[in-house]
Amino acid sequence: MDKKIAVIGTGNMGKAIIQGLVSHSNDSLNSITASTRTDQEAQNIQEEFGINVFTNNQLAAKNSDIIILAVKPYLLEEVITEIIPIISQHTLIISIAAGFTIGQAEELLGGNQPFIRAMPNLAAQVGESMTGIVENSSCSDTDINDAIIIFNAIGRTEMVTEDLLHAVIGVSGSSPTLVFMLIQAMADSGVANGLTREQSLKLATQMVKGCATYLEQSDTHPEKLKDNVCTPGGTSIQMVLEAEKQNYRHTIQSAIQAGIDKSKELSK
Ligand SMILES: NC(=O)C1=CN([C@@H]2O[C@H](COP(=O)(O)OP(=O)(O)OC[C@H]3O[C@@H](n4cnc5c(N)ncnc54)[C@H](OP(=O)(O)O)[C@@H]3O)[C@@H](O)[C@H]2O)C=CC1
Ligand SMILES: O=C(O)[C@@H]1CCC=N1
Repeated sequence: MDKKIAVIGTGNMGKAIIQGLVSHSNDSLNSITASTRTDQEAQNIQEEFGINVFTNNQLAAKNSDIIILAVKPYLLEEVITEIIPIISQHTLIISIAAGFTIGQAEELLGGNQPFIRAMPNLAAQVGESMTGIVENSSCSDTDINDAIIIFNAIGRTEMVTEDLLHAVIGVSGSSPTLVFMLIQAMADSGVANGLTREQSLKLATQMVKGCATYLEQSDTHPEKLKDNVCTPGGTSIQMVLEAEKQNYRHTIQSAIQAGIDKSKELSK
């Protein structure tokens, strides 16, 4: 992609996006810039990725074709207001913040500015994000395509409508929390039964990774795969019965619904 891209904010997500862009870029790294809050972090990112990093958002974003906002949601209004003087009417602005709507962005930027909301997840750190993408009506096909290329560089993408972005946050944006908690809980059980913490985490992590890969590659319904694990009269079906008794699926669904409800509340 022959575009100048600026990433504002170099924390968990900004850094992962830079990593993806740098590793997928055939162009000069001069086309990627970033900004962050402290001189020390700017120096760290500059050294790690070989790109220009500023502590001034206007300097980083100046002359950019695409600006990716990767700051915490409460800073978005401030950062957008800061960059408005240096963007053109064609600059594509992308936000990855939860709860910051296209309507809120258009109030600040005006309705004619191309604006995209994207919802990636923390697996972007290893190029395995799942990112939901929604565009405003001022985006061209090229803008949408550019966003898809950017987020494909950190994993996979799915175009959705804005009303469905709440569900995306619940199912793939915030849910890494539940998976990490699941792995931690499983590892605790292993430790309680004599495995070392290291062994137990290794077992649980590889199991989750293997199941995700198998599910994806087998093209089989997860319920069928669950049944395939269960030997009649064996250990697995006992775990299934106990999990059902403890409302295992409902617990997960309630947790995800709480995230979706919070996303809706934040978007009001
Ligand atoms: N974490 C996640 O799993 C996901 C997060 N998101 C969204 O991504 C966004 C960023 O989250 P995350 O990466 O976790 O947050 P982080 O706190 O890790 O990163 C934010 C970065 O912005 C920097 N920063 C702070 N103030 C400014 C400023 N005024 N100008 C430029 N940079 C600044 C911070 O520096 P410093 O640390 O020095 O303050 C930090 O490097 C949020 O809006 C969140 O909703 C979306 C999907 C998943
Ligand atoms: O917790 C949050 O609000 C952000 C959005 C998705 C993941 N983290």
